[in-house]
Amino acid sequence: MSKSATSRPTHLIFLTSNAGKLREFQAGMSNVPNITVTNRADVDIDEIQGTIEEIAIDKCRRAAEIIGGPVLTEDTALEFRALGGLPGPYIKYFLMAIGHEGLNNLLAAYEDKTIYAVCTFAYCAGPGSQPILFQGRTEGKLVPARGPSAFGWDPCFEYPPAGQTYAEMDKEEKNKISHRGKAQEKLKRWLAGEEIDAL
Ligand SMILES: O=c1nc[nH]c2c1ncn2[C@H]1C[C@H](O)[C@@H](COP(=O)(O)OP(=O)(O)OP(=O)(O)O)O1
Ligand SMILES: [Mg+2]
Repeated sequence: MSKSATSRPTHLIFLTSNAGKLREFQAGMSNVPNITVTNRADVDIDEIQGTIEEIAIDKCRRAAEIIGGPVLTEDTALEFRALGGLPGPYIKYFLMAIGHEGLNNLLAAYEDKTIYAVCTFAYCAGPGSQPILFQGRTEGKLVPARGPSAFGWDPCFEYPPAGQTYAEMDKEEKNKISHRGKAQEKLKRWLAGEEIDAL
């Protein structure tokens, strides 16, 4: 189904338990007229294994069934190029298990510290509807933690053009170039009525 076939919502229920995601999303939506956002953090949805897109679609479809209406979800992956893209969508569990230092140790044997942050928003119009995806991707370098530990792996993600980690960057600057900022721009264009065919 083409993305334009779904009518545009004016209210978004963003289902996420992650305060950092919600904060950045709300900041990015603050200048958008006619769209209101509320959060639901009380619904826990198990995430399947698979590709980033399969996980995002499955989670959003089940979220719409549980909520019984339109819903927005988001999945964030962190791909290590030297590891063929892993941990990818499983980064949450790696981060919880081994922390910032452990993530760096994973790449100790490799010269290549290139990583990609990938954000995938999924919007589902209601139970039985096919979710549509909006994705953003930013290349970085995995580094020993620098800056405040306020949000996930931000201290270990260096954005080379700035020479700073996400954690060291001004929040607005991060949003301008981040995986989430880029995905959110696509979502915003779609909400404004544009046709967005590419993921
Ligand atoms: O911009 C970011 N900067 C640093 N860390 C980040 C960022 N965005 C997500 N993260 C972390 C949170 C979690 O450890 C993992 C994604 O896991 P992910 O399943 O997508 O998020 P979650 O379970 O915390 O929230 P949700 O309820 O929306 O599924 O990467
Ligand atoms: Mg999750």
